[in-house]
Amino acid sequence: MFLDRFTLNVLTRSMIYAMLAITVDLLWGFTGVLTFGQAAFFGIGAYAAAMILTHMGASPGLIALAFALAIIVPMLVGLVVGWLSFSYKATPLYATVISLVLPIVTTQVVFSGGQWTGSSSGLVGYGTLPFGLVGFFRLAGVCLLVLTVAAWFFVRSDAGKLLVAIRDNEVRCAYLGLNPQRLKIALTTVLAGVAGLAGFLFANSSGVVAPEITGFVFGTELVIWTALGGRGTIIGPVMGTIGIDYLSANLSGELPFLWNLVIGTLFVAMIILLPNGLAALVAKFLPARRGAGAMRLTNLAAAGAQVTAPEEAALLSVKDLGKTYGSLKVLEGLDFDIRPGELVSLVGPNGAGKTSLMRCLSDGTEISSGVVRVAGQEINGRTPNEIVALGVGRKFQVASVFESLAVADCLRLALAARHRPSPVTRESDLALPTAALDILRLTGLDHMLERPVADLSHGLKQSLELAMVVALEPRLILLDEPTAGLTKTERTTIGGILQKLTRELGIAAIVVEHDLDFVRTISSRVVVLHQGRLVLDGTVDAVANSELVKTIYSGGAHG
Ligand SMILES: Nc1ncnc2c1ncn2[C@@H]1O[C@H](COP(=O)(O)OP(=O)(O)OP(=O)(O)O)[C@@H](O)[C@H]1O
Repeated sequence: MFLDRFTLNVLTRSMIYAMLAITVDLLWGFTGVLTFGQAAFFGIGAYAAAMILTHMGASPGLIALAFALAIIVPMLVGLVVGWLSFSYKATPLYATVISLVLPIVTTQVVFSGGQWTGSSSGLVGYGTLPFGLVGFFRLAGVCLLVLTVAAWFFVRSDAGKLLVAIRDNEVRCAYLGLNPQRLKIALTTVLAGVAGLAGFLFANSSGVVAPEITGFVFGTELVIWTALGGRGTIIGPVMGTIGIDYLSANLSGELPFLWNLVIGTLFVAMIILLPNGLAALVAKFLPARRGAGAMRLTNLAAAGAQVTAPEEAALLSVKDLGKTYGSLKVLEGLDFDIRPGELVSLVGPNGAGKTSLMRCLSDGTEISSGVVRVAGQEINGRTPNEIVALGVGRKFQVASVFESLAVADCLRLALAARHRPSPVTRESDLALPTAALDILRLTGLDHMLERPVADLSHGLKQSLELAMVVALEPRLILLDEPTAGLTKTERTTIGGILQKLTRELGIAAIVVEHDLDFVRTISSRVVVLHQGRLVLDGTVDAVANSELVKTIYSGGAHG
């Protein structure tokens, strides 16, 4: 009613761009994957639609085809890009570089497309949806609103927490039995489709597509708008994009030479004054959010898969295991078995190969030679999430948790591989196996379920990680120096928990430990590693009285 034609036009475009910025934020702000590639998916969607409408016509059937292709083609490209970017052990830099290359390649393809793509002039004058200026303004507004609300619900849901978990600690996700690579590929594919939908709206509302909308400069602008609005919030990128695009459209006409300087100064000022973006400013004026309803802990019925191996059968069997880093042999000819209920301490001087052994037992791709079996199944070549599914839980030396999440969210993620979390709601009941509940009660974490993990003490983070690993209901737990940096009381608590897990629940445990008093109190067996070889395997007393072990620890045994 009160906007002029120019403003309607600009705001329609800004709202479509804001949809795109939400996709950038879900990837970068929430999942930690910095991407410049969303412009390419947007451009591909817009060109797919414009090419159909230009070369085939704009009958209702063809408009429907243009709509379908504008979503499907970017999704297919997104699937390939996701697969290339997130293969196992690819670094985050890899994904970012691919996201840089994608818009550059897409623009080149458009340039060399001749009359099909309109080359450098783009496509114009094709038939579009018959909505008119106001109609497209409303359509863009509704689409943006629907996407904003959907994204808002999703990031607050139990499934949405997975994105932040991947950003915080992808390795821990894999060791909770999740497949972060597959999740990121799925996210890239879906968000490429959303970007394509925005491209379809753009191609129809503007009536023109040009190579710039597929390009790297536009991809970078989207990242900047998201950062200035406030990444990791849904409303931030919407405000940043609409605000800056609208201002640019107005001021670039009136101040053609000064405008870039103005926007540059604004960026610098914002980064200094509001490093968390515009959304942080808005949050200051909003009433504080009411605390979420109390989280209720309940008991999860045992999965039943646990401790099925008979006492005498080996749960873990290691045969002639070897590990090399290049030409450096760090493990050689290791042979040992572990049965259910055994608590084996792994000791040895620094550099003996203890952590390398734990790595080989929990990530089959680390094994250089030999065979490792868990409950009779060979794990060579299997990734951590596949080995978790066989019943192996790993606790790291430095507490590996999700710092940006609440305690309850971390624990729920430990169940996510078996109980699909809701993509819409955050449940108020948290059902955990009894053993995990016991750890929470013993350490007082059961009263801190809504507390951010970043606020926990070092000892509580260690206990939380242990509770997460135990919530996986493993048959074998690998623990790397679980008492490092803990107080005496905390050590006693952890020791008691480990004894209970092994003696009462029949879980097997391998504990890397330097504290020999602790080893003496908890272990049923001790394995000594020295220079990558197993030099002794026996009871605590046999090892404690061994002359060889005394010599190794005094630095006297070489070769
Ligand atoms: N990624 C790697 N690349 C090359 N060499 C490595 C790598 N990781 C470990 N090593 C080497 O392998 C050997 C065994 O290391 P590892 O960390 O397994 O020993 P450790 O017994 O756990 O020692 P610590 O008690 O100090 O943690 C060391 O010589 C180490 O330098």
